[in-house]
Amino acid sequence: MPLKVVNVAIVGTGVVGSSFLEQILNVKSSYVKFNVVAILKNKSHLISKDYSSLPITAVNWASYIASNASEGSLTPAALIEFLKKDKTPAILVDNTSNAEWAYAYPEFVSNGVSIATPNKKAFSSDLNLWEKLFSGNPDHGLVYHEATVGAGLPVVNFLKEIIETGDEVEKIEGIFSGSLSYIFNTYSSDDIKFSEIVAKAKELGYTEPDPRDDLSGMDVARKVTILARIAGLKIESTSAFPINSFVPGKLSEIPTSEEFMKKLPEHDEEIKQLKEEAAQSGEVLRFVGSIDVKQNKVSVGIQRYSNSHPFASLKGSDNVVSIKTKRYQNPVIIQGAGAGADVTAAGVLSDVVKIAQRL
Ligand SMILES: NC(=O)C1=CN([C@@H]2O[C@H](COP(=O)(O)OP(=O)(O)OC[C@H]3O[C@@H](n4cnc5c(N)ncnc54)[C@H](OP(=O)(O)O)[C@@H]3O)[C@@H](O)[C@H]2O)C=CC1
Ligand SMILES: N[C@@H](CC=O)C(=O)O
Ligand code: NA
Repeated sequence: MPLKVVNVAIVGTGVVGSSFLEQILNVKSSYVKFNVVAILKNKSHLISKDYSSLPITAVNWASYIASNASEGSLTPAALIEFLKKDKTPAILVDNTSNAEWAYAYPEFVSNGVSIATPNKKAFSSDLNLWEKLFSGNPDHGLVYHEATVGAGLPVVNFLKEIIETGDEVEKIEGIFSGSLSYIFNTYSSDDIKFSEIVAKAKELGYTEPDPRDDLSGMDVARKVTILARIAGLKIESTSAFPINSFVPGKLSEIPTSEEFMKKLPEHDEEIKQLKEEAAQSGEVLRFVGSIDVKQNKVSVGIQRYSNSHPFASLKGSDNVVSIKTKRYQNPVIIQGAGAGADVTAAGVLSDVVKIAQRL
């Protein structure tokens, strides 16, 4: 049987994008050949004029881009035009956290381009956008976003599959932030300053490009919105429910994430107090999200758990997700690394493979 050929356009070569490139360039499949035909960064891009795969390997791609990329990025519309000119089916892999790309997904999809992405913005903003992306139009491209919740852990596709087979979600709760998990796990057990752990989480690639997206609870709110929508709740946006922020008041207005990181040490003492108050009662701090489908209730925030609670004993950047459904009255528990380059990129690549199987 001849190999199926699929064109892949990749936007973003940061923490997740770099690992994704290494992984896709190492795929050796007996039924599909991925042609990486475009790589876009913020201020530069590289495209294959004849739609053959760019001459890059898992080892040399970064230096090849540095020496051969053209200045300026492409707009979403220009990328759609480029992909449409070839009759080979195409997948957009958006490895950014950019809203402009996220809002352009309906254009890609209606032009037959499929999407695999860890970017949560399209799935957690306007409900209209969500409905457009999952309209079920057979002429549209497919949309997969496993890595938007729990990084590579099988949460999103698992939920969609059990619902498709007739199950009904009753309750989902858990720890959905890899960076906050890492920060609070380390903070509870080690004698280290809060600002130092946040810097370490950023260095390890666990945080969002601006760590305030994590500390403010917004990243968890986005994930909870996505899960609630999959479970059938019509959540209009992340402003539909209260979010308990962990960003010290004054620091939320600071324009850049670099300045925020410089100022954070000034607040180490006030955060230490919270930790000590919890420790005096034999408890630890954890940032949790919860969706009660029957009660139509969603919440996100810091809670205190006793040292014996399963949420208290998580390690590293682990997420834990508990899913109670009509069929699984004893909840399904999914646990493991919920952030980091390799696990997230693997989640995106597994979506690319799933799309290729269906094209
Ligand atoms: N890190 C993790 O553990 C996880 C991340 N995610 C999601 O993955 C996505 C990427 O995160 P991460 O890799 O950490 O982010 P980074 O900031 O490391 O990388 C972002 C990349 O996107 C590029 N980029 C940004 N804006 C544009 C634009 N307008 N046009 C073209 N390229 C652009 C940047 O280009 P340039 O290099 O030129 O600056 C950079 O290469 C985010 O949506 C995040 O929420 C999801 C799960 C886990
Ligand atoms: N910043 C996020 C990365 C994955 O979505 C997190 O901390 O979980
Ligand atoms: Na996932």
